[in-house]
Amino acid sequence: MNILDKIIADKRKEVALRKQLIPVSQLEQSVLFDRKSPSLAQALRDSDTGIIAEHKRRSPSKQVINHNLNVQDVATGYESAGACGMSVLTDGKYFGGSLDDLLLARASSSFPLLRKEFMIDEYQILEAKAYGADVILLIAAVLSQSEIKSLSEFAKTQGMDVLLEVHNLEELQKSIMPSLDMLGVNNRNLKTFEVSLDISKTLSEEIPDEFVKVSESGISTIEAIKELRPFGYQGFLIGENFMKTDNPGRSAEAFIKELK
Ligand SMILES: O=P(O)(O)OC[C@@H](O)[C@@H](O)c1c[nH]c2ccccc12
Repeated sequence: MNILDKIIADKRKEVALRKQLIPVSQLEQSVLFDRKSPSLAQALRDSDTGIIAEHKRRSPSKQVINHNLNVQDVATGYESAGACGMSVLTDGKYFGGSLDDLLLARASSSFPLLRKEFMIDEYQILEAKAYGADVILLIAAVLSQSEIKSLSEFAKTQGMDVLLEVHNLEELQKSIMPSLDMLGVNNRNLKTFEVSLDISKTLSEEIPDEFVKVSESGISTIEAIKELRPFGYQGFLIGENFMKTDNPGRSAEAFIKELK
C-alpha cells in the first residue's frame, strides 16, 4: 500500500466515526454556517502576487516542520502580509492538524480559508463550512470522476469555492468540469514525494482558461514564481518555506513584498 492509500483508508474510518459523533443537524447549527464565503478564486484573479499561504506542522515527507507556532498568530500574520488566502491542514495523523486549527484561524482572520484535507464524503464539506472554511480541496488521485462531480457540485450548493488538485495528465483529463473554480497542479507526487516544477509547466497548457491555475508545493523562491507566471499561473500555494521559519507571517510578508 502506498502512503496515499493508507491515508485514505484511515480517513474512511475517521469520517465514519465523526458522522456518528456530530450529526449533520448539529454542524448546521454552527454560527459560521450562514457566513457568506469570500472567493479565493476571485482574490487570486484580482491579485498581482497570488500567494496562498499554508499552515502545516508536519507531513509524511518532512516529519517535523514546526511545532512551536500558534495558528491564530500565523493566520493574522499571513493575512496582514497580503496573502490571498490561507490553507489549513486539518488531518491529524499525517499532518498534525485539526478542525480546531481551522476554527482558530477563522477566529482571527477574515480572508478566504481553504480546508486542506483528504475529502471523500459530503459530510467533510459541511464540517469545513461549520468550522469556518470557504474553500475545499479535492484530490483527483484519490477520487473517481463521479466522486469529483458530486463533491464539487455539493460544495457549490454550499457557496464554497473548489480547488481540484492533479499531478498528471490523466487526472487532469478526468477532472475538468464546470463545478470547479481552480485547478491546482501539485508539483509533489503524493506517492513518492518527488518534487518538480516541470509538472506545473507541462500541464499548464491542458488547463482551460476559465479556471484559475494554481501551482502547489515545492515553491521557495521568487524566481520559481517568475518562471511559472508565463505558463498562466495566478495562484501559488506555499507551505514549508514559510512554516519552517520562526515567524511565518513575517516570512510571507517579505516574500510578497519582493514579488511585487
Ligand atoms: O510545503 P510546500 O512544499 O510549500 O507545499 C504546500 C502544499 O502544496 C502541500 O502541503 C500540499 C499540496 N497538496 C496537498 C494535499 C494534501 C496535503 C498537503 C498538500
